Amino acid sequence: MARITASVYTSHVPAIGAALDLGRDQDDYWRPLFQGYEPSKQWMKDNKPDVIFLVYNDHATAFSLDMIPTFAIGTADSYTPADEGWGPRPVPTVVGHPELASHIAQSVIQQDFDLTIVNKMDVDHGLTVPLSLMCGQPGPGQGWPCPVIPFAVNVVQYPVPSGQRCFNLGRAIRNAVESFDEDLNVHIWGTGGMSHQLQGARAGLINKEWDLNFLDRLVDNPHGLAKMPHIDYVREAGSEGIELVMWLIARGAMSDIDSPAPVPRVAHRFYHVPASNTAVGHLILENQ
Ligand SMILES: O=C(O)c1ccc(O)c(O)c1
Repeated sequence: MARITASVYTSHVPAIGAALDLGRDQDDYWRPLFQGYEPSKQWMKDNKPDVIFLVYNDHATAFSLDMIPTFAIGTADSYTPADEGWGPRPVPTVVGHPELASHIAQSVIQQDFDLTIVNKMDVDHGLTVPLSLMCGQPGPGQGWPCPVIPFAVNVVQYPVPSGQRCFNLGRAIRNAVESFDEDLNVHIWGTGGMSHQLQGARAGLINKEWDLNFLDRLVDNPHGLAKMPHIDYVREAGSEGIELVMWLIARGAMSDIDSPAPVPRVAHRFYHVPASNTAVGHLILENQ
């Protein structure tokens, strides 16, 4: 049986990818941020998954206002890093896991969540920056450490899904993974956030107190956190703070949610302001 053993939560700012790709990660501005991910890169080596189920949002790259699915699962063999205006990031093609992805699609749709099936798409910084932060930059000829199943959530065009729906979807994903008939160690990642607003009168908004409280509640009281209405995210964490509902998908997939299992172990926690216009938050939770 496949099993979700851990979840990872991290922001996905595009400038982080640019800093790595341009060799600027040891600049005074960036060093403290990348230092916060050193334990994470070691943790990835010590806890190498067979597959990463990576929840992220597309930024008008694969989708656009012409057509934007609420939840979309990648069932392809591979995904090319997207050109977001400055050429594609010089990072490896992302290898998929079509068998597990198709199984999850079947199971989750039968659990009454409507997913869009994506057999071809490019992946933008929402997916590749978390991989870079957690895995470092693969050398020439190297790939990412394992296959990745991209799972795109619409947090760009209103209406967006509620935190509760994302949390419940995480449960359905866990059921799906656990009914896959192969012994696979799966990690689920929730990405995006934390507080940031990129446009309008409140551009540049950061809310450290709210972010730290979100991290606490994500670990200790995810059921309560899932009830928070979307307007609270936008009001408190800025228009792009709504990306944090994606973290609830990963948290909903952890084993303590429906059982008396202990609260997951916090393997690493980190918070840093600023990275470009964004507050960077990061957690690694292990099922016990
Ligand atoms: O802080 C920023 O610059 C920034 C830009 C684009 C994004 O998608 C984002 O999440 C952050």
